[in-house]
Amino acid sequence: MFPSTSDFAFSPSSLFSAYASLTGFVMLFKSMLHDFVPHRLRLHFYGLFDRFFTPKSKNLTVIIDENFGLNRNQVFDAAEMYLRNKIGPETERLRVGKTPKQKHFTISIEKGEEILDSFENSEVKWGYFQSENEKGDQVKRYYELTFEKKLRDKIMGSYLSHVVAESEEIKRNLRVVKLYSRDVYPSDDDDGCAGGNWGCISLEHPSTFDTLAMDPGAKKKIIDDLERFLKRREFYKRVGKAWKRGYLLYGPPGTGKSSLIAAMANYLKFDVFDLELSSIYSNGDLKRVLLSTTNRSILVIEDIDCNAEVRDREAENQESKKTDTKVTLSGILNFIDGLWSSFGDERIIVFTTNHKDRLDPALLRPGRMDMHILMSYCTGLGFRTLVSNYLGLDGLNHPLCEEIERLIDSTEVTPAELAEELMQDDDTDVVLRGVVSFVEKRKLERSKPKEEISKDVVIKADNDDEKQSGSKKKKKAGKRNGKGKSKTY
Ligand SMILES: Nc1ncnc2c1ncn2[C@@H]1O[C@H](COP(=O)(O)OP(=O)(O)OP(=O)(O)O)[C@@H](O)[C@H]1O
Ligand SMILES: [Mg+2]
Repeated sequence: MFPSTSDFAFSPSSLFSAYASLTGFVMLFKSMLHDFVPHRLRLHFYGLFDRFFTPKSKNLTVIIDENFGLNRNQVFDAAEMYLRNKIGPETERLRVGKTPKQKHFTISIEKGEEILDSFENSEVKWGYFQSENEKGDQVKRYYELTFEKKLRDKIMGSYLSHVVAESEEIKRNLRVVKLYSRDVYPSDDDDGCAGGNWGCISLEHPSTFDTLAMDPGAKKKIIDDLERFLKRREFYKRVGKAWKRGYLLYGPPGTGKSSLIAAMANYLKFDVFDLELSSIYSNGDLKRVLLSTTNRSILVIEDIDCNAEVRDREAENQESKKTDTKVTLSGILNFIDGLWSSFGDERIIVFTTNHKDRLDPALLRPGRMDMHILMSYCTGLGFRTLVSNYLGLDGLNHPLCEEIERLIDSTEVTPAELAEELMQDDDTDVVLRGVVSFVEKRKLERSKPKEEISKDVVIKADNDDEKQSGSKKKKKAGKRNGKGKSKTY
């Protein structure tokens, strides 16, 4: 006969005594285990115990420690950077910090906080933890990444790669671009400077492609070229070429050559190495200096025509017979063709000149500089960009702008000259009337009509006809424009 239900009625006292005896049994069992079973076997036993008595979870949790062996764990650093942009409204405690040299605040989640993220329709949960020793000192920092077990391949493969790639992109965008110069004395507290014999400062040039006054088509060509260059790691590897690109910027003073270099650096987040050839004493020195530049950088040699040895190889031959202590054109060319083509990644080299026609043809030969870019007098469209930069005005909305654009299109004025005019007064009408009289005066001075080619265009190195007429134009422009040299990063 089965016992009746009343036989199973538990009184509180019987429940309590049952609990007490079970606890007693567990304690006795544990202490027996401790006393009689060897350590290793004990751990195995605990593991089995956990396996049987812990409910099965459909989730998997991955621990991402701050350190990986003796090194830092790249996945931890990537997660820290990536999660900054994922902090949602549900987060209750954050950490914020900033060093004196940092431009932006660094925000991260406090321990115990969680962040939810989704990737290709799959949900994951991140948690940040710190373990502490008995004294309360922090001994380990780690993230826990939790997701459904069935997503294991996807999360451990493509999601983590996505986290690392995104974090690289965020890092690039936050990065302060550096200007390296041999004139800056290298110092120990240079934050993020590569060292070597270059000193560096932050490049805080505000020039961007948006603020650059030039023909929109030419601007787009340059941006597209840079984009293509960035994406072609595999291409360069496949064809066995060094991942580098050379640009020659030429045009009269004040037309934006240095501004374009700053815009390129800000766009790519590449550091700029500004090489003053006059500070180099020999080709050996040149090699040493150039070898200490870093990847993802733009090497700039401004006013290359101003260096007598560079522009005249005849003279160079004579000179080299006399002395071996000069940097020569062949030194530079050897570097571009030899050393330059065999080391480093993601490198850009830029030469600037006011007088392209004075350069040795060897420097202009196709294959040396990938793109020749003429920066010339301002166009009506370029003026629109300046008006928007300096007056915060859509050029089309002001009655005087149309007239100015027409005037500019038939006159030789540089963006630098117009920029100066646009800063003359706070009153927009006064400023624009000033621009009209400035441009009209210039037009009278230079009554000779200019050739079509003088507008901003991008000329490929292998287009000889265009190169020729551009050079002639520059020669004339150089003679007419007496503006002195100045570094304007
Ligand atoms: N195309 C442009 N777009 C916007 N601003 C310009 C442009 N060109 C010149 N400027 C203005 O004029 C200043 C001088 O220009 P920049 O130094 O870039 O000319 P440059 O061509 O390098 O001259 P140089 O041949 O003398 O080195 C810039 O700081 C900027 O304010
Ligand atoms: Mg310049």
